[in-house]
Amino acid sequence: MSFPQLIGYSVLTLAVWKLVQRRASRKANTLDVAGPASEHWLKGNMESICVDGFERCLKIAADYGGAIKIHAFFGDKWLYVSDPRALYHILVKEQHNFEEIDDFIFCNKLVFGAGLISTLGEQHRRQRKMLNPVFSISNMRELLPIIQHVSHQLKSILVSNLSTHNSVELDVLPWISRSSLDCVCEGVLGYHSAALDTGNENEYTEALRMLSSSISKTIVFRPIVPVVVRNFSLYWCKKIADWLTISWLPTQTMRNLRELRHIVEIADSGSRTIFQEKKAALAAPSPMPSQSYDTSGGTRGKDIMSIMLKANASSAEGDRLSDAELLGQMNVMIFAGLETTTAAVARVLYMLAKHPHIQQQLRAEICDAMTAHQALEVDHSHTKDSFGSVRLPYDSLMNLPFLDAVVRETLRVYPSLPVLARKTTTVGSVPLQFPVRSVSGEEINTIPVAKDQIFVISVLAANHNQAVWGEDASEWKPERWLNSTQVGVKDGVRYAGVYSSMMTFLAGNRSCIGFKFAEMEIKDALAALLPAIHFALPSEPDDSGNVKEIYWKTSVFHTPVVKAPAGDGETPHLPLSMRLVRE
Ligand code: HEM
Repeated sequence: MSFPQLIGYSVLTLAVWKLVQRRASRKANTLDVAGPASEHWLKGNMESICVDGFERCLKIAADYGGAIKIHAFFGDKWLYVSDPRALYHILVKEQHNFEEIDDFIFCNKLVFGAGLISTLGEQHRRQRKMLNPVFSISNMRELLPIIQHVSHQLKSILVSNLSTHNSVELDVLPWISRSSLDCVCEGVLGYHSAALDTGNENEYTEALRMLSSSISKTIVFRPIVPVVVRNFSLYWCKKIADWLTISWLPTQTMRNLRELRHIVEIADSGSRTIFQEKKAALAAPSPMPSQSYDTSGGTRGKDIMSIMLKANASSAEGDRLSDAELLGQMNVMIFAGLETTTAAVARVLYMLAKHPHIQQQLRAEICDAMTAHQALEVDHSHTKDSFGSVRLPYDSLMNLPFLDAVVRETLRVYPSLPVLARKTTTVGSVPLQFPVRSVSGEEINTIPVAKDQIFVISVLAANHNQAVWGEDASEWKPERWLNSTQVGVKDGVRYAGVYSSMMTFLAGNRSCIGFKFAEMEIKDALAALLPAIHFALPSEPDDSGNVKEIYWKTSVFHTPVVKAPAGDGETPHLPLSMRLVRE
């Protein structure tokens, strides 16, 4: 073993030791709440909850209520929460006493720099103050043409494979993922990623596409990262990662870490180039000929980064973000907006394929709106895109009642991020809307919590809570949003979510800043695809006589896979049977 590797592994050993010490001290904390028995001496209940745990997450909430003690790694006890008052307390009212956990913040800091998901306290508050207005509705209105261009390119790619009479089975997932990448790159960075133009890949776009899966593959290192980052500068952290992953140890885990390190370098260097070009473009009013990211069509400077740079330049000195912070936002936005939106668009298409009558009703609403919009416009060159399809203006698109209902219901029943984590920064207590049982079986309304207590915020259980959403909470019923203005409110009780009263985009100052962007992107994809394409679940047997059955695996995200024997049950795929819509 070389000297640098010896240092690398010594640091790793020290980090693991410190971690075990911290876990042991937390173990002493009592948490007097009922919950399921531990299922494994090391992993507790974590495997059944985190690995493909959709049903399990809902079952424990149904069995124990809105606050449950679960067994985590190394005997740690976590509080699994979905109670509305508890979530309001943690995420809104007392949010300063409940932070993101160290693993999350420190790993994000290493990967993305000082963006929103890597900062806490005053620094985070200052960043949100600057960024909140950037995601305003008026800015979304300006951004829509960029998104529409991408959606219609997606449509034309799918359409080019189809005919009116025969259905064709196609895996739509890679196309949805590429289209989401183009939406965030063009809409957020103003960078022409052209991910939908296969064969036109570049290193930067590929790195952005791989980032999320590469992070998931290195999850085993997450708990160690805070200990290392706290004790070493960024320079030394990088050096330690290099030493640990020198190729003499050819395990897959080390290869994964090396791959992530490489991807982060490429993403960082690409973002720096775009950032410098943007700053230069802002300083020089006329278009820069060397700019590679402008698809123009009047959309130059309307992307989120350009708006952010302008807002930053004109804000008071004390509020201004540093270049490092601005740069940090770029990778954060791509990461936060890519897999989440891909999962949502994929799920909504799957649900529509499964429910043909709802698909037809939605298609009719979109087509009627397009016809009505076209009838109003004298000059059709403004209403049609380059593929000859009608473009709905922002307000029409966002106010289609059934489209809105389908999108809301999908995001409620299948939130892209089913669980999140927080920890206490001080000793305190968490009040409950609906009482639960203590370990001894007593009814309790408040749970005392120690400092550093970890919480699992169950977005999934909150969105399926029958006490708030009704007995049919777990059913996908878009019409529930049409029949009442009080959806998600029962006896005055509701969740504090920023989007309707669901928790999909969370609540409070750390809620999703991009939710209007995501909503617009999902709706626009449907408005582009449905008038042209009919979607159905696969029905044709393959060469071995097996029909593909899609199953959604839940981990950090929901991912569609094809069940055995037609598929391997692991690789992400969403095969749908498609044909052109008959006039
Ligand atoms: C369906 C799509 C999306 C879902 C379900 C979603 C959900 C969420 C959730 C639950 C959080 C809170 C995470 C936490 O506190 O740990 C979050 C944060 C965030 N999201 Fe989204 N998101 C989506 C799309 C987007 C898009 C398109 C963007 C950017 C264009 C974006 C940018 C962000 C950012 C920057 C944060 C961090 C906010 C902060 O810490 O202040 N998201 N998102």
